[in-house]
Amino acid sequence: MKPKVIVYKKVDQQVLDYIQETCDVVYFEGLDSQNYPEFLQELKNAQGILGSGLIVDKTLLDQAPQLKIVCNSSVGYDNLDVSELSNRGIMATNTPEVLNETVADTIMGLMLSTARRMPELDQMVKSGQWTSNIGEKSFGLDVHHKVLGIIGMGGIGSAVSKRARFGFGMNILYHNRSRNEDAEQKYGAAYCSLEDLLKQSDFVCLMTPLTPQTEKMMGEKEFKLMKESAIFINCSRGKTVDEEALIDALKTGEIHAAGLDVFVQEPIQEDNPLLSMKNVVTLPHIGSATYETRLKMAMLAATNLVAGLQGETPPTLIKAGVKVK
Ligand SMILES: NC(=O)C1=CN([C@@H]2O[C@H](COP(=O)(O)OP(=O)(O)OC[C@H]3O[C@@H](n4cnc5c(N)ncnc54)[C@H](O)[C@@H]3O)[C@@H](O)[C@H]2O)C=CC1
Ligand SMILES: O=C(O)C(=O)CO
Repeated sequence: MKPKVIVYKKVDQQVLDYIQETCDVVYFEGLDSQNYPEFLQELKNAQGILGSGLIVDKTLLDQAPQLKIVCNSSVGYDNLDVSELSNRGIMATNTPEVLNETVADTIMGLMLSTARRMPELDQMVKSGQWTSNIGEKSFGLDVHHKVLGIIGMGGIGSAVSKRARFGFGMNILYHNRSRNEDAEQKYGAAYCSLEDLLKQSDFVCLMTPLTPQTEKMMGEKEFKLMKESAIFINCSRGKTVDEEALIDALKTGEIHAAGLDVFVQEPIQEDNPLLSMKNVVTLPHIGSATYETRLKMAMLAATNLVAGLQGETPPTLIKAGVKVK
């Protein structure tokens, strides 16, 4: 008998076909309050689940006695209680590397659109406010040849460095848990303390995973250290930032602008002050959201699922505890 698995996220038909060769698939195109009871019912005898964002903790696992593998279709796995999974002998996998270049494109887009005020100027043109003497009203800040500080120089940070260094002639500073010699050699990235990075950078890009150590790692003190002309970019997780402190820093002019793909609450609440700030560019958590990359991520997640259930080591198995780089 084929093992039963649940796919709880919309995936391409070819991904479903591949899983169905060896598994019985229960398919939810997404989970919401309506179908969640049905999902829990199916979970009782499921051996694998594939999707992204679902909180997989003790409470959920208590309702999944047959579970052998949990496959995230995302590189971030802060939704998984990895030690609880490991205590129960359940494998967990994520999708590193395949999205690096796409997320790096998004980050460059956020840097450019924030520094050059593209969404705001787009609105100005479309609402008929393009006058012949528009002048300084349309000015922004240069991106090229500025200093870019990357906090979290992993796969995505390195792909951003490549673009920034060779495409834009930027100088790269970085702060990481440990030295990344590859990024130093290839992109001339210079390792420094968080404090020095914040003081010296024109763009600060946060790209760490969300862990107990990185939660609110950008707070009041950190924003105060940044230049008044600096732009803050966050494409990691909303909770790596103290959002109240970010709002204050933007309001008081402690920092110049922010480009954000992620928020403490997603979807963002309508009354969040960030939504009414002209110097903030917001995106709906679409860092990796291209057809090509989302397909690669789902296919890698499916490969992990099938391998794990066939007794092989999944290609991108998360080691118990936090991955050390
Ligand atoms: N907005 C979006 O759509 C996306 C968001 N992400 C987020 O970006 C994160 C990073 O992704 P990757 O670059 O692929 O991961 P990665 O694991 O390759 O790189 C993360 C880097 O952060 C460093 N780091 C961890 N804790 C740190 C700390 N306390 N201080 C300084 N550095 C620390 C690690 O040493 C590592 O070099 C993911 O975990 C995910 O949360 C990833 C993809 C898309
Ligand atoms: O991969 C991740 O961690 C995301 O946030 C979505 O690509």
